[in-house]
Amino acid sequence: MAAMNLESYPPVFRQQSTSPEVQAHSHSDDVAKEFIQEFHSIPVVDLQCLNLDKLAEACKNWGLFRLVNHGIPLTLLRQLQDHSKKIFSLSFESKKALVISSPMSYFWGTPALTPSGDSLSRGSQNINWVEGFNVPVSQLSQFQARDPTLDSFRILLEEYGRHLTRIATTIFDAMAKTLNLNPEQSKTYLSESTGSIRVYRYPRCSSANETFGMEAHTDSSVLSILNQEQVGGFELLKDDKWLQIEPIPETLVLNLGDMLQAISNDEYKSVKHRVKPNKYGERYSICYFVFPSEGSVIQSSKYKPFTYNDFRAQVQQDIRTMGFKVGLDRFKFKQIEAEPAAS
Ligand SMILES: O=C(O)CCC(=O)C(=O)O
Ligand SMILES: [Fe+2]
Repeated sequence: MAAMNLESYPPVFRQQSTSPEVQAHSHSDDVAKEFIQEFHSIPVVDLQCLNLDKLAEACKNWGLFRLVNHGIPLTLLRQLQDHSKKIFSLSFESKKALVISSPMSYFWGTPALTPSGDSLSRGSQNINWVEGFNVPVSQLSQFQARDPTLDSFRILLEEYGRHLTRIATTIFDAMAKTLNLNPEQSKTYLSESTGSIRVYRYPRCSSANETFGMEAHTDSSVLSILNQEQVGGFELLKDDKWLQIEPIPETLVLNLGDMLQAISNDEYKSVKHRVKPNKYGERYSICYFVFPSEGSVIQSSKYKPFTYNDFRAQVQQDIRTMGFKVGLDRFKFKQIEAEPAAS
């Protein structure tokens, strides 16, 4: 396993990443064993021959599926992964400096960000064992990075963003059919210009069993598309059990977010998931999120009409004041208790 570059870790992660116990056991085979033991098969959706029944079933029962034949060139996937490793291996200070005057932001310790991409402070909550770059896709073409490494990363992300936009639109259109959504209305439910990419590194962690790379949550998006590198750690809550989702090279994992659950009137599920850090090695992943267009009002009989901006503002307020996201329950019509029958 490659020597660790502690300078590259945000200071909060430095001690737990180098305990002697971890160093003594470092072996890449151990990384692989951890997820193979608990491998579970999840639904597979083929983008080249989309089967609507299969798609609907995966959305209802799982809220997540593996996507194959997605049409993203393998060279692009590999280059992106190599590049993100290169960028994360820069010193902590250089990473902070790198994104100044760019639309990207660099964050660590929490995935909760303000609309401008800064970490949202959440009082004394546990830190999440993750660092990342947040990248608003539509702004990539308007800026040119002075740093050549960042600029080639920008070009790769722009190309990747185009593929993800295509994939998200194709899948969402198919989902809209399975839900019989009004075509005019559903056009506003997924807006290409809202797409953002997050590139993550989960530092190695000696107390991986007691720490989260990312705590259990649902995504606020319509759809999220995950590209995980070979170290596993992504887990999904299914029937009250946490299942590990094995990273399979060249495939993507798509999960549904809160907006889609509301749009579908709870027919489709925004699935709860989390990330475990690894004791033996760093984990890398790249996630894409897409949202409804600004001002699009989500109409559904189970929820009060709301926009994504209303939702985001409420989530941010809850995280600031209570330390966690309440999510869709904030917008649900309350069940009216039946009056006891008069005797
Ligand atoms: O990195 C991952 O595997 C998942 C990240 C995630 O769940 C998120 O960013 O919402
Ligand atoms: Fe997530």
